[in-house]
Amino acid sequence: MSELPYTSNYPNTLPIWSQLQEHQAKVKQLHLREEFSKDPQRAERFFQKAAGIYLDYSKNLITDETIKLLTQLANDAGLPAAIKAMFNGEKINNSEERPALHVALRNQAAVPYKVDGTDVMPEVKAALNQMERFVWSIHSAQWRGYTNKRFTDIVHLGIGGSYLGPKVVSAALKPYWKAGLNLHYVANIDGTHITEELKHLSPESTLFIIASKSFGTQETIMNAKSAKAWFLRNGGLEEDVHKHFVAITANKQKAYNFGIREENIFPMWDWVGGRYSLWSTIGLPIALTIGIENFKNLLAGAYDMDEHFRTAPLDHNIPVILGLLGVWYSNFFNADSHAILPYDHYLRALPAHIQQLDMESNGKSVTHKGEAVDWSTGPIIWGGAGANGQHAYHQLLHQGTHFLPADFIMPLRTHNHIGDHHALLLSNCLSQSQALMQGKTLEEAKAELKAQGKTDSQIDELAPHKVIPGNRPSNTILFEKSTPRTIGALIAMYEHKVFVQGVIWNINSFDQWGVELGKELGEHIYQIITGENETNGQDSSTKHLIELFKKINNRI
Ligand SMILES: O=P(O)(O)OC[C@H]1O[C@](O)(CO)[C@@H](O)[C@@H]1O
Repeated sequence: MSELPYTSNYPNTLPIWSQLQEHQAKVKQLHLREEFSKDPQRAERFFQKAAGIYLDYSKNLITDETIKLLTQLANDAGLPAAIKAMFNGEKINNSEERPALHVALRNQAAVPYKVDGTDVMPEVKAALNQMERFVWSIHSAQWRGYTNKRFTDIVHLGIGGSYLGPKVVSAALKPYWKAGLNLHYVANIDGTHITEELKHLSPESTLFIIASKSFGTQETIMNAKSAKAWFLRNGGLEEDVHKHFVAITANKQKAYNFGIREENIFPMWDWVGGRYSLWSTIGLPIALTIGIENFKNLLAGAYDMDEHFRTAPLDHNIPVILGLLGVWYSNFFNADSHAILPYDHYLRALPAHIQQLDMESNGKSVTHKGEAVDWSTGPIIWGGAGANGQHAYHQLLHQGTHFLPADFIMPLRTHNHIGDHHALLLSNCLSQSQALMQGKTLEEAKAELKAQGKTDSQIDELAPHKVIPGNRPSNTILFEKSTPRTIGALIAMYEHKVFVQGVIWNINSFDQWGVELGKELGEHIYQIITGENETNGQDSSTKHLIELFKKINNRI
């Protein structure tokens, strides 16, 4: 395992950590409602704009001192050196001895990005050119199906980072979709997913993209085999397969063995993590739907955020501020989850993508050196589209016993001007963060009931139910409109936020060993089901459940 190229510390042994603990004891006595009424400039002081993203972080449990101390924590934890190391292509993913160089994929400057001394930019550009030629050949119908029909449907087969990133971006940018091409995603190994997606498609006009960095992920390979079988069953011939299947992978040989022609294999690199890969050839379905120029704008938006992250002072740096606020709540307020609440139908898939990005990156419990941490690391990420969530889980946000910081995310302008929907949507978004912040006091609840004509005893009974504590923190993240550029910046912002937290927590945000055990055991269980292996060694629960499955499916 390689040495980290920057000094990392146990955060809770840093003197600044205890200063933050002392400071927290003071801050928790404050109420945001009073902080706002004391200081009319609060919103301006806790506000940043960069790369087209507006961040209002004034509704957080912070003072100027908090930001000062958290910035000190970032410095003492070695964040500036870690940022440099990431952009320099150093092997910051030390357990896999790899750089995490997704920033190279959106590099817009004429500067090299080196891995082991070799500039990767020529390969990155060549891959983008390959994508461009491919997108052009599909859009112009130069590349057609086996009966000479133009393609009407793209089916992207991939899972995890080879699915969630492309999915959120292609959905976010639906207004940019080229006419005449539909996009479908199949991720789950549950045969229902592929069955439902293929039900209404014709093999003559359907193109499959097999997206797997490893080309070994069970779900994707199984789906790819089923897709091929469907193609062959419904009129396609073995010699037509190359016209209907392309692959994106870092494992060319396996894709080739599957039957994909070499020229139809798009490269991936081991210095790009799956959950950071939508900017690579994994973004092919995005480029196919929104066009290559818009895909390049997406990269440019991410680059804007990269530059901001790389160069802005820590206390003006949006991903750094977001990361530090998350640390503040996780480690000093014991928050164990964080909500992602996009007020934009097009961005409804964002919570799922951020969930993988954050939880697979920072769901770790050993340091870079392998020692057990005794501080909390990545929170549980969850969320969903506003305003729908208001009629479901927001009750718990407002009155539950959990402490749940949240991000409200919304474009200021809509693509769909219909009635006054957008102003109402914004009103909902702002009223939620306002309600979380200010709450409702017992006196206010009583006055409200009195105004409704309730008797004194009714007021006493009902008022406690209507009290809302408030003082619950949130960020409001706005941008002018959902465009390729702003969406690029938004997602890059979250990537860097996650990295910032990983650095503070002294964990490796770029490996994911935790997912391996389940994969290995799954293989074994499958072998038991198929009779290739014995049930010996299985715990009684698993053994019993396997037997039940076999019995119900007549596999005994
Ligand atoms: O692109 P691949 O190699 O199929 O991997 C898919 C996903 O599986 C994981 O390895 C987790 O199982 C993710 O990190 C990754 O995004």
